[in-house]
Amino acid sequence: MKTEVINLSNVWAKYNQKDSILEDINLTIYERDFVGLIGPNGGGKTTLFKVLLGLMKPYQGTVKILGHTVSKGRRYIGYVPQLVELDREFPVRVADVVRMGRLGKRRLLQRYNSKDEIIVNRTLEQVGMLELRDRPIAELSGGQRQRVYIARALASEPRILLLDEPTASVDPQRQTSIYELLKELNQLITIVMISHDIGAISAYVKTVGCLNHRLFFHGNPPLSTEAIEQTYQCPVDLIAHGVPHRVLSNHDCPLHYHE
Ligand SMILES: Nc1ncnc2c1ncn2[C@@H]1O[C@H](COP(=O)(O)OP(=O)(O)OP(=O)(O)O)[C@@H](O)[C@H]1O
Repeated sequence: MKTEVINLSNVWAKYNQKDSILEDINLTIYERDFVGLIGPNGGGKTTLFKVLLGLMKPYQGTVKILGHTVSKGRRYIGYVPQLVELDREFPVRVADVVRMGRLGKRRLLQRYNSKDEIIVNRTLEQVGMLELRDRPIAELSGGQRQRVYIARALASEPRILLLDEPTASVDPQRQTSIYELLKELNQLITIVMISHDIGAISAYVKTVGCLNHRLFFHGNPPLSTEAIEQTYQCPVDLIAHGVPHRVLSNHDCPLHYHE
């Protein structure tokens, strides 16, 4: 039987006294699933990650990570946040960034040891960046930096990898290789990825979740146009990887366009 790695049951969450951002979310993710989470801007995808990472507590419902509460289970999660613009003077090398992923494994003020170095090198090799381990991070391209941040998340030896828009700042030619890397990593690890790239979602993931405050659809690709339209609540153009596709901008729907 497949192991349940994430289970959300009747989860409701909101910021302050505002409207609920997550409404009655029921979601089970199994070991070595590769889940793509899509939905319109503001639909609550990042909020769902915050709940899984213990950064936000639902006001109703339960969340289990490998059968544990979030406070115990979050140590099994590696998180790759959205890539932000980097200060070009930032004086940190690739291996230093990956080593930071070992911090959660250290006691306060404990020094890094040889095991940390082995893991840093192993994860850099996994993401194809070992040769650049001593390069300043600021000299790398968006795609290379994203690989380093994936290595940093892997350095904590997680069972689950959460990625927020992993190809948003990666040029289109390199996006495919990031998805190929994730597909390879997925042989060992469960992956949940937020993306606006419906084409890539259809091509690479095993399961899709459509989130717009509620989870409108959770199942296998290919995604039906109806499922997407119900989530985005507006008409959607075609879905095919490598082919231009878009969510049409009429009604009040935010425009997403990828080529
Ligand atoms: N710290 C916060 N305090 C108050 N409201 C917030 C906070 N963070 C997010 N929100 C609001 O919660 C809603 C959901 O945001 P969230 O970032 O989860 O959406 P998302 O689906 O990830 O969107 P996007 O695709 O734009 O990243 C938005 O309306 C946002 O303005």
